[in-house]
Amino acid sequence: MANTSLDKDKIKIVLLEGVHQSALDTLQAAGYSNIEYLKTSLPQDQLIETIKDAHFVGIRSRTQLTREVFEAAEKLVSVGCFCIGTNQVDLDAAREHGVAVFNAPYSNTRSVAELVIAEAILLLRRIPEKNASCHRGGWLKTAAGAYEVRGKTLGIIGYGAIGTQVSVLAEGLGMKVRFFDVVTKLPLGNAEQVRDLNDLLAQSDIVSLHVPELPSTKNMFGEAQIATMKPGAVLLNASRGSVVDIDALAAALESGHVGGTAIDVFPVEPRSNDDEFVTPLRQFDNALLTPHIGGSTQEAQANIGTEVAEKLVKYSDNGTTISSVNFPEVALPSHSGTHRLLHVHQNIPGILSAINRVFSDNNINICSQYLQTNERIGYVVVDINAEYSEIALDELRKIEGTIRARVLF
Ligand SMILES: NC(=O)c1ccc[n+]([C@@H]2O[C@H](COP(=O)([O-])OP(=O)(O)OC[C@H]3O[C@@H](n4cnc5c(N)ncnc54)[C@H](O)[C@@H]3O)[C@@H](O)[C@H]2O)c1
Ligand SMILES: O=C(O)CC[C@@H](O)C(=O)O
Repeated sequence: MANTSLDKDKIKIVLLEGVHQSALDTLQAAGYSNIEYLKTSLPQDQLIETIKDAHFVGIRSRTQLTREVFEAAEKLVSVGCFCIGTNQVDLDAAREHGVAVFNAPYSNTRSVAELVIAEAILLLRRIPEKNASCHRGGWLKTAAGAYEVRGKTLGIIGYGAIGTQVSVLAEGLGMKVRFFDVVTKLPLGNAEQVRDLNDLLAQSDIVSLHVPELPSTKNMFGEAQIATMKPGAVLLNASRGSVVDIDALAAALESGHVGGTAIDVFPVEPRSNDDEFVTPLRQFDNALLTPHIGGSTQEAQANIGTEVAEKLVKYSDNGTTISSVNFPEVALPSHSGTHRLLHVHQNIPGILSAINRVFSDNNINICSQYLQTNERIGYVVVDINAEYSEIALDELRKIEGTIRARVLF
C-alpha cells in the first residue's frame, strides 16, 4: 500500500451524521486511525471548530458545507458525501479551495425505489388514514376509495437512477408507466416518455418526483402543477424538499383535490432526532410522512459506507479522482519507487507550461504525467524521482493560479 507524505495517523478524518460502520472499517483497514466519529450533524460554528484542522470529512444530507466552512478548513483535501445528493455542499467553493468531493451515486437507489412502490400501494388503499383511525380506536372497514395499483398510471418526474428502478418495479406490478424528463431517455420495459409535464400530470393516478435539487427544480411542483393533477391522484416526493411547495400541497389535501401524499423530504428538516419536526402536513391522516429515510436501509448504508470511504482512501493514497462530482476525473496507477506530485490549479492559459518549466529548469526527469481539466480547474499529476520532490513541490506552489499542491510517497 502506498504511503502518503503525511503519516497516516496524522491525517485527521471527521465522520459526521452516523455514517455506517463499514466506512470506519474501510478507512481503518487502509491504515487511517485518526478518525473522529459523530452521530449527528453540527451547527456551523461547531462544524468549523471541528473540521478546521481536518484533512477529510464525511457527511450525509444534513451537514451544510458552505463557502465559509471551506474558507476556515484550510487543511481540507476532500469531502465524502455518504449519500447521493451533494446539494448540501457548495461545490464551487470546494473546487476553488482545491477540495475534491465524492458521493455514492447508486448505492441507495434500490432502497428508495422499494419505498416509493410500497407507498404507492398504501396510498391507493387509503392505508395511512385507516391506520391513523385504528390508532385512535376507529374501525374504517370499507372498500370506498381503495384501489389496486394494477392497471393504474404512474407518472415519474425525473427518469434517472431512481426513477428508472421505480419504473421497472411498477411495471412488475402491472402499472402503466409514463415519465417526464428534461433529457430524452431510453424507456425501460413498456414505459413511455411524455414530452409535456402537464400531459403527464393529467393522465397519472400516482405522481412520483425523482429530480435532483437544482435552481431549475426549486418549487417546480407548486399550485399550478398540483391543480393539473387528476382529482384524487396521489403525490409522492422522495427527492428533495425544495422541489414541492408544501403549502400548496397542504391546501390541495385540505380541498381533497390530492387524494393522499407520501413525503420523505422537507424544505426544513430537523438537525437531529431530538429536534421537533414541523410541517403543515402533520394535520393530515392521508399524508404518509417519513423522516428522510428513503435510502436508509442496512444494505444501502453499508454499501455507501464502503463505496465512499474507498474513494477517499484512493484519493488520499494515490490521487485518483474517478467519480468526483467537482474535480477533473483521473484514474491513476500505483507509483511505487517514485514520488507523486498532485497539482490543482485554475484552468488558465500558460499554467501547464509553467508546471513543466519547473521540471526542465531543475533538470528533473518526469517518470509519468497525467492531466485532466474541467472548465474551471486543471489537475496535473507528475511522478518523479524521490530526491527531487521537495524542491519541485516548493516551486509548483509558487506558480500563479495554483490552488493546492501536495506530494504522495
Ligand atoms: N429520500 C432519500 O433518502 C433519497 C435517497 C437517494 C436520493 N435521493 C434524491 O433523489 C433524487 C434523484 O436521484 P437519482 O439518483 O435518481 O438522480 P439522477 O441524477 O440519476 O436522476 C435525476 C433525473 O432527473 C432529471 N431531471 C433534472 N431536472 C429535471 C426537471 N426539471 N424535470 C424533469 N426531470 C429532470 C435528470 O435528467 C435525470 O434523469 C436526488 O435529488 C437525490 O438526492 C433521495
Ligand atoms: O442519508 C442521507 O442523509 C441522505 C439520503 C439521500 O437523500 C441521498 O441523497 O442519498
